Amino acid sequence: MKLSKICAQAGIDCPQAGDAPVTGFAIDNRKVAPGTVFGAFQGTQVNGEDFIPSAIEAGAVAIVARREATVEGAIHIASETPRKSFAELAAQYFTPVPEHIVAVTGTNGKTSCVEMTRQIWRMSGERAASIGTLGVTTPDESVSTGLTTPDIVTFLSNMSGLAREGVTHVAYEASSHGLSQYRNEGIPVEAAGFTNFSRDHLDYHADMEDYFAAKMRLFDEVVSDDATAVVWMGAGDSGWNARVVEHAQKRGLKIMTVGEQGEDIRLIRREPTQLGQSLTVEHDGTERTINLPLIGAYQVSNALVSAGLALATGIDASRVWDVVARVQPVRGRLERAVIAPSGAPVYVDYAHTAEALAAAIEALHPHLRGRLITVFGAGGDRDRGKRAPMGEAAAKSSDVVIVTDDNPRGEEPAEIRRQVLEGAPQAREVAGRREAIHAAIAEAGRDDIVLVAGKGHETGQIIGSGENMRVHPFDDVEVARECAALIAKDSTGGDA
Ligand SMILES: CC(=O)N[C@H]1[C@@H](OP(=O)(O)OP(=O)(O)OC[C@H]2O[C@@H](n3ccc(=O)[nH]c3=O)[C@H](O)[C@@H]2O)O[C@H](CO)[C@@H](O)[C@@H]1O[C@H](C)C(=O)N[C@@H](C)C(=O)N[C@H](CCC(=O)O)C(=O)O
Ligand SMILES: Nc1ncnc2c1ncn2[C@@H]1O[C@H](COP(=O)(O)OP(=O)(O)OP(=O)(O)O)[C@@H](O)[C@H]1O
Ligand SMILES: N[C@H](CCC[C@H](N)C(=O)O)C(=O)O
Ligand SMILES: [Mg+2]
Repeated sequence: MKLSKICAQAGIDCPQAGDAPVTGFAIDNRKVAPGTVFGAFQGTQVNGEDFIPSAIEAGAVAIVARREATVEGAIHIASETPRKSFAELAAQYFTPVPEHIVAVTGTNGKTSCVEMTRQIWRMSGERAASIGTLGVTTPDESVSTGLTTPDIVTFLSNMSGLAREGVTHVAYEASSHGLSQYRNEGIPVEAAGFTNFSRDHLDYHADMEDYFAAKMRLFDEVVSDDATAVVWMGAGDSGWNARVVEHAQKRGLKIMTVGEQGEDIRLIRREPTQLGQSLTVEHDGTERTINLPLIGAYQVSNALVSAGLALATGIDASRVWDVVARVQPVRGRLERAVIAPSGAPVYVDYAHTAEALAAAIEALHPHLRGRLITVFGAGGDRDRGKRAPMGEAAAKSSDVVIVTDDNPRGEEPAEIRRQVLEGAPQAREVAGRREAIHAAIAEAGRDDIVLVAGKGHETGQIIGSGENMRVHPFDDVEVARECAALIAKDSTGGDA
């Protein structure tokens, strides 16, 4: 494809573009080959502009960078917003993309929604995929990308790769980092879901308004002009959700509100049952009872937002409501890992914010006869201000709290625990996640429930940063099973 054509299609003025053939796009100079367009961005760690000479040496045909950057020996596509321009150009190259693409944003629930939307499409007979924290999941396989929203080149090449494999429906997670770094742009997005908004990532965003503004880019700029905004409107929502509707209105999008306060999909009643929850939902003038095979109010929110997204892509309503009753649990979200030797169930959940911890705990309460024992920690090199509120949330509704480690990364684990304990002064502190999980399961009686929160599906404990970063194999579900087996063995004097 010629550079002049790519620029013209993207609406980017580049008089020098000419007939130069483009063979690919890269944002990392180490991935540049002859004919590549290189995006040189100022990052949080290094300035990508420093790599322009080596990209040109490797054969870069053009460099997308600020006007002030020095580009000698390749075409300089100058832009005030290089990440945005680069995305718009790359999107012309990686085509075609699947016909139906939806995005989900919000502080908690993105992964759950993209997974459930994919399941609803699949059970409705569509070839569907999802992209997010759990990786790229297609009808045939699941591949990890390492980030919730992959970098723009990986994102667009995945999209066109999926289209080549015959995938027609894709749901992707739009993280606030991804949105503010233009990692998901340039493709038609038919619908966007919004789950909820609460404190996270204030190490990266200046304040809550800045964090919210990053998420609002999805509705203000990323989705197509005729897209549908599917917005959760719960009973006790803060004002953020209503503000999302305002953004969608201002952009002229179709609006579908979902929840107890929703107008399009109204949740009238929710009752825990032995295997999940019985829901009464009104949609399009019809009231339906749905037996959702998942526990917890938060999973209802995610299932209904996902149903809304599937409806927005034209799936027949009776089909959608039929298959919602068959959604499978999402890995690491209120996943029952094992039953302890005492009979106490051990749940693993990915709660890593105060609101998520409260939601996970609330989900377990209706099933509780004895005590709730909550084990968790906070990740290193991430928003420190969320640590004490996480402690508070856990302490508020648990009977026993054990504070331990969760991906310390470049920080001192004891100092992270200390900051969490500020919000939960009565909590017990157990260094080492395995030891903490063991202590919780050993302590649990027959009527108790153990909640292990924070790592969900993760399979490693990240220790150290930069050159010293190591990932030690660690899977909460497996460790809970191992600890339960060990405790059973000890209690039978080694005969079990
Ligand atoms: C803070 C953050 O979001 N950083 C991401 C971002 O890095 P950055 O733009 O700051 O990049 P940088 O390392 O300073 O480098 C600047 C530029 O120079 C380039 N470079 C760099 C080195 C080199 O040798 N050559 C070269 O060309 C880089 O490709 C980059 O374009 O872009 C990189 C490339 O896409 C990402 O790998 C990197 O993710 C880091 C590893 C990370 O930990 N990100 C987390 C915080 C994250 O993004 N999380 C979100 C949210 C999850 C959630 O919602 O909870 C996610 O979407 O996963
Ligand atoms: N709708 C919701 N309301 C409140 N809490 C939720 C909701 N959905 C999920 N959670 C909590 O957040 C945790 C993470 O859920 P999920 O992985 O779906 O969110 P996410 O937005 O993808 O997170 P991340 O930002 O890490 O990618 C869950 O394990 C649960 O504790
Ligand atoms: N996407 C989130 C995941 C957090 C998971 C938790 N285990 C932690 O390491 O803090 C982040 O990168 O902030
Ligand atoms: Mg996620």
